[in-house]
Amino acid sequence: MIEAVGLTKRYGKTVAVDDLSFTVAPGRVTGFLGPNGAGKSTTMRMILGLDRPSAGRVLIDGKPYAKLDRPLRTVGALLDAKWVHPNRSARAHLQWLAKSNGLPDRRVDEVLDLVGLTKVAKRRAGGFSLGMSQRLGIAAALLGDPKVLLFDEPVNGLDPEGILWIRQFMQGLAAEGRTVLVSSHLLSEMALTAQDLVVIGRGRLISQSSTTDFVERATENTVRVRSPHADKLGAMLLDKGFTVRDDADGALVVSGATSDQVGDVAAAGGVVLHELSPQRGSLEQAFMQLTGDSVEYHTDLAATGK
Ligand SMILES: Nc1ncnc2c1ncn2[C@@H]1O[C@H](COP(=O)(O)OP(=O)(O)OP(=O)(O)O)[C@@H](O)[C@H]1O
Repeated sequence: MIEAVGLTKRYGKTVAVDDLSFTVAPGRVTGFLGPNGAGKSTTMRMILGLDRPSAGRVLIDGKPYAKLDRPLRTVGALLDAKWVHPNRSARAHLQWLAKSNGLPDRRVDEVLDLVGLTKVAKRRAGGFSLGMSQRLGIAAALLGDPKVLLFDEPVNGLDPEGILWIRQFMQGLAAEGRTVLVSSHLLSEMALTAQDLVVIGRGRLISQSSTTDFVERATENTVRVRSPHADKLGAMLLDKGFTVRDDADGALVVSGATSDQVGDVAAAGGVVLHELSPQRGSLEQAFMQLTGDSVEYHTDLAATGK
């Protein structure tokens, strides 16, 4: 469990994190989202005791990082995967970390196996691909078998296979009852990975909720329906009090109705349907809707004519 209460960080006049309170529950993957400069990295650094809050506090399993008896056994983090000595082998890197943190050597082989790097353990880490470096970073985070894990942009730059592996790996860690907090800019990926979301903008909390609630709150569910008798169907739906608009390809988009209701109206009027599909809002749409005012630098697409 991670608990932030009134967490604040100022750098001179810049308020990077502003009176932020949230909790991250065990047994779930929690996405940490916000526009550029929102304060995600600063918050993660404060959770890990790398930055000192100007006010407020953040606790891991009830204690600030500095008060943890055995930090690496309580919390593991992947912040910068390229943070390895390039000439050290993957195993030597992990052995060095294990030794300097009083962890048993056998744990090195266990974590290498967990992340699928056993076969390349003797190769120098400097020659690793980004995907392999991420796996090595995750192995390092897991060395102390911690209950709390933090991942800062773990899938940046990875190919689809690497992204899928990390997604399933994080979900597996959560299923074991661990607390998993992950920041990412890839919203479609977060929609698939995270059950809960903490969303911040300009250092302040915008929302803390389940991913489903976040999307439902900020977007509209509609039903897309296609029929060779679209005009007749449209009139019937309007008659029932639903809102109907035309889609570019001649389909109708119905608001305020479930797909069952649209299907029932069509059946009652004897109208043939070629498509009936509920349309859910995306995490991207919800994110844009709810963080719009807290983006530091807006691109005015209308002004550039794009
Ligand atoms: N060491 C520092 N000194 C001064 N200002 C800083 C420092 N670190 C961060 N900031 C500022 O604090 C704000 C939050 O930065 P932070 O890196 O935490 O945001 P972020 O959400 O991680 O952004 P991104 O998604 O771009 O990585 C920004 O305005 C940034 O310029």
